[in-house]
Amino acid sequence: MSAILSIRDLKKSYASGQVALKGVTLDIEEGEILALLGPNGAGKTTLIATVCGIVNPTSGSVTVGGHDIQRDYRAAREMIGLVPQEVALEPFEKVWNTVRLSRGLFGKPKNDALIERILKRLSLWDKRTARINELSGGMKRRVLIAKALSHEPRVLFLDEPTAGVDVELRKDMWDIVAELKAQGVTIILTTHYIEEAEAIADRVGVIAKGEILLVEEKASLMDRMGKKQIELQLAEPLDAVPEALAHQNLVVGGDGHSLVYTYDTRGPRTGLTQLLNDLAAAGLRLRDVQTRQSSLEDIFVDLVRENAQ
Ligand SMILES: Nc1ncnc2c1ncn2[C@@H]1O[C@H](COP(=O)(O)OP(=O)(O)OP(=O)(O)O)[C@@H](O)[C@H]1O
Repeated sequence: MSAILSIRDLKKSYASGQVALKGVTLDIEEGEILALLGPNGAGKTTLIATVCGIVNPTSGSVTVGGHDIQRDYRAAREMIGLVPQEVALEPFEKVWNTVRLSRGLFGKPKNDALIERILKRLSLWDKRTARINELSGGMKRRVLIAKALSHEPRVLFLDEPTAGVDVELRKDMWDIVAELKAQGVTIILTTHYIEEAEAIADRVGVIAKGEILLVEEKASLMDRMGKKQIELQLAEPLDAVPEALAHQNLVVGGDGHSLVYTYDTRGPRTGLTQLLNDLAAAGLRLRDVQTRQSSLEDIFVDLVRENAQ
């Protein structure tokens, strides 16, 4: 695979003096889904807006399919679709016209059959003659998606696409993302729903304070940073870890009703057999045992916390 989007040392300071991007370098492979995670104000929207030519970079470069977004703006922009975070639509325009015009703006030839397919796919066909201001918030978001798809982009940006949308649209959204990926479209999404990134992304990028902290295959990230915990629920509560178990990596949990053991499944040994032997020798009786694998969310929270220190 080759990079369809190359971002090199991209910096952005707003006129207010706010530094939103501090030199972002990132290559995005053709056909992948990259989830960009970051706390509020990390620079996600600025990064997307800069790549889409809405915000001018202070320095650095971006190419899309080999086209520089500043020198070769039209060719670069034609390859990109953007579903923005905020609804910005002509209130009195009809749905059909809005989506159809959007394709024309990118210099693409008329293709009403395609627009019809997109509107049907997004359950907007029955609303095609409705004016935008007659639509619900969820329907408006569907129109934003239809617009972004109208010129058949090769790279699609979704900025918080499921924030505040209902369950049905969220499901539709992820189904459409899967269909686009199958067609070879590259997708970059920002989301606060980390479970969704976990479910759908090939790679995960974490951005904080205008800097990329990491970009890694989701599976290897979870493998590398993921930990496993075993929670041992006790028949009788404890105030502290008993002396006989002090050498074990245990902490008291659940108001003294459990002991929590953290281990690495990839290490040469987990220490579980020894732990169970030591527990029995210490005379502790167990009521139940549960294991827990750390999620992408745990990893993300740890990373951002470390960076804040
Ligand atoms: N037009 C602007 N003028 C001045 N500062 C801005 C502007 N847009 C964003 N910023 C600032 O730049 C920083 C990055 O903001 P940005 O919106 O890119 O972050 P984000 O990661 O998308 O955040 P969120 O998750 O809250 O949407 C923030 O400190 C923000 O206040």
